[in-house]
Amino acid sequence: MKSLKEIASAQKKDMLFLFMVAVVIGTAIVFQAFLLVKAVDGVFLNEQSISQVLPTLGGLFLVLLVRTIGNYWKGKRGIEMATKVKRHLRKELMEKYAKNPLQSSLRGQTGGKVSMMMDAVDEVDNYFSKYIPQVIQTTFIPILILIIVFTQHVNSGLIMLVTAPFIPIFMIVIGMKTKVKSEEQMDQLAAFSGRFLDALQGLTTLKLFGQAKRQKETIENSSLGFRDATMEILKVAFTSSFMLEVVTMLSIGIVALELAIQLIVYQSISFFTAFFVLVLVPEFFSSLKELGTTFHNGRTSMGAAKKVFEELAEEEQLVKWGQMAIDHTEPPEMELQNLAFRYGEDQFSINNINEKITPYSQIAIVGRSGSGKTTLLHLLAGLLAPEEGEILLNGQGLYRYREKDWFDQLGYITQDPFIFSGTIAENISIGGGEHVSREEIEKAAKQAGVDDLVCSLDKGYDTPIGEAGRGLSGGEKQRLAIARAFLKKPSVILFDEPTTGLDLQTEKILQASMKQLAQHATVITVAHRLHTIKHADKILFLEKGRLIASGSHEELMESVPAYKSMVSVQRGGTAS
Ligand SMILES: Nc1ncnc2c1ncn2[C@@H]1O[C@H](COP(=O)(O)OP(=O)(O)OP(=O)(O)O)[C@@H](O)[C@H]1O
Repeated sequence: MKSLKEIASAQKKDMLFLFMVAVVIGTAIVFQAFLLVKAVDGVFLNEQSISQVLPTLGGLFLVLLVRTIGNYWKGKRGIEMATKVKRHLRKELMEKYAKNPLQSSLRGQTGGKVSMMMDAVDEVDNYFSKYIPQVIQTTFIPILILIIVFTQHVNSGLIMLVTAPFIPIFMIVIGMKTKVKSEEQMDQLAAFSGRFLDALQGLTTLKLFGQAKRQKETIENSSLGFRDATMEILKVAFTSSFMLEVVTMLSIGIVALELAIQLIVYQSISFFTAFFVLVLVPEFFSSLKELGTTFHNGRTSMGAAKKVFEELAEEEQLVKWGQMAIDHTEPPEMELQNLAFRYGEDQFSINNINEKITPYSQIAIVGRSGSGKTTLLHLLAGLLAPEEGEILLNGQGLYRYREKDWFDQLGYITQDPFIFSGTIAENISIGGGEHVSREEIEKAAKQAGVDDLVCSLDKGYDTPIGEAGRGLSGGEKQRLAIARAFLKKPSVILFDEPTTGLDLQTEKILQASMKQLAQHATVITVAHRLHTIKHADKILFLEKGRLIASGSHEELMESVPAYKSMVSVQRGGTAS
């Protein structure tokens, strides 16, 4: 899908319906003028009584009713088309963001994306609800009126023919400007939304650093930028309306003058013809003028739609999953083959990693800060797609499996696990299937060493936590995440060990829980603690995105000086 025009042309049924409505409205306009003139002519020139013109007035009422119903259907079908397209665009954006949440979150600001989904898509509305129905109507009604006028009075037809093109010319000149300005407005809105949400999320940090006032100014400037862009569009809209009114009034005036001269001075036409033409002419110009106004709306929609299409067309390294089932619950044999990934041109990259991970082994990924440990963990989890190489599970590429099957096998305990707004029990239960009993939740909590904490709370497992409830420390959140893992019983566990200092007791609880989990799974840990590193079956030592060594602690201490010096720093300076 490349443009709104293409989407509109694809809706053939709706377009045909709108054209039929235009034919009905156009015919009604002509009959309305005819019957009105007939009634006036009858009463004022032919001295007919009211009862004589009553059938004409009845016909006039019917025609007005038909015209009103026609307009109602035109508006209704336009709104329906707009709703359909907006729903479709939002679905596509949502799918794009949701399909690869990690890739999507790496690019652009959250606020900008929300504004894209809500405001930019809303801007598309006018194109379908107003512009398209009006374009269809204008392709029929003015031509019909012009033909009728030519049959009645050629001079008036010629004046209309000469003056009418001014309106499309204005529309094109103004429309070209509007589309560019509307794109600018959308950019400004996205920037403003992004900054605003960013500032809200980081309000505490900004306050602590005394930056709240400066940030306020940034937001203010950003909102002023959006205001100015909006005012520019309104300026164009008002100028365009003004010019359209001037051209329309002048044109109607010229036709009226010409009719008056023919009627009074030359007496070359009848009152009926002059009045009939005079009633039809404003309808002709009003249809063109309406198109001019909605043309402006249409161009604004096109500007917004261009932004939406650009976002949809943005290429991302997609994680594409296959259809193969994982039918075993045992930890798989894993192998990294020439694994490579980069965040973008000239950005951090993981290069050519080759390694075998045997089932039930304890793997520690170590390296300096920024060496790519978390990135490697994301690759192993299947959250980032490798640029080259692959991860094999039992000899088959990871991405040949079904996404759900792999995630069912996987437990990922991040440093800052997400706690949903709900009770402690609800938060733990997301690790289990659809029906998790309270006993299972409590057992998992005990295994994760979080039971004591829960029991010390007044409402126990029913204590609300997350955004609307009680706060939790980093260590407590990780233990909740471990409780989720005990419920899930994954065969591969990825664990991002906390870098912050934990008290001795919490550290012991964490170690004991992980040991228990490791009995049934392969555990791959981004390790910061010497205890974890020393007890690992294999250590992967990363430096600047490269795997420079792998082996046991003793082997690396002997053969890799960089590893030895890192361990010595962790021990507090004694390299031994
Ligand atoms: N979205 C991103 N775009 C570009 N570069 C990124 C992105 N995310 C991370 N990086 C860069 O990739 C490098 C590796 O990051 P990663 O988080 O994998 O390191 P790490 O070894 O886990 O570090 P730490 O121990 O400090 O958590 C860093 O230099 C980081 O700045």
